Amino acid sequence: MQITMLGTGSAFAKKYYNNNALVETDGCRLLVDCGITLPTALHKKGLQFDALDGVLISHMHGDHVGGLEEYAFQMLFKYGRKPLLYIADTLVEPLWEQTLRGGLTQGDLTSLEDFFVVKPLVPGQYYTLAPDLKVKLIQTKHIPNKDSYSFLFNDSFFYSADMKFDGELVMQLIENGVTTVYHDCQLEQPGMVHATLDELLTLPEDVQKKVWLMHYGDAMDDYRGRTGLMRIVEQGVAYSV
Ligand SMILES: Nc1ccn([C@@H]2O[C@@H]3COP(=O)(O)O[C@H]3[C@H]2O)c(=O)n1
Ligand SMILES: [Zn+2]
Ligand SMILES: [Zn+2]
Repeated sequence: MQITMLGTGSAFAKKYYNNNALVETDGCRLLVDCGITLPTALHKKGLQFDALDGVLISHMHGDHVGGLEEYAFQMLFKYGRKPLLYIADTLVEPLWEQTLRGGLTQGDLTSLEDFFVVKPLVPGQYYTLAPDLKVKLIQTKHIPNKDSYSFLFNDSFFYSADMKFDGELVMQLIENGVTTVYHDCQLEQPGMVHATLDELLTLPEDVQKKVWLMHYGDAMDDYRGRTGLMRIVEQGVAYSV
């Protein structure tokens, strides 16, 4: 599979778009998260919303779901169809009731299902989204009392949601055959709700070789050469994983 980050920035970054990705396999183009800046980032990439097969959501923060209203409206009113929405079963109701309902409700359109073909995913179970694309949701810690889910694709590629550092999980994933880890990375301490660069630098070198950093702040250029053996995911570049 191929992955292109449409944005690699933190929630408050201004040099980079929100940390949202395009995952592509033969016959499937999946958006991973759809933040506030996604409509612009997609446009700059030369793509329109109807080029996407669907979207997979990690958690309810603006830099991950803030572009869904425009996605839904464009698909309905411009392209006349509902996109696939893959989301943890626990997040279906909160996404509508706490995030989208206010903007999307109109006339007979009163539910999430009026805009999306909703595919609730049970965390821990594998789902085949396309012939070459399997995904499992793994709940990871981010904000107290707010569910957040990272993604394991094809048993080999781990894509972190926003998450606190969990070295044990990363080590366990690598032991179980994961070859590439894309991890959110907060450059400065204290981390609070994200893994910090200093925490990620405590991973053993053989693990660091498999880790790529994303969801970073505008100061990333100052940190080049200071990320150990971990590499930086560049916005807009397609990588094979
Ligand atoms: N307890 C919290 C909660 C939120 N935040 C900041 O708000 C941002 C929301 O998007 P994010 O990408 O999860 O990053 C969060 C923190 O920067 C934070 O710093 N501390
Ligand atoms: Zn975020
Ligand atoms: Zn978040």
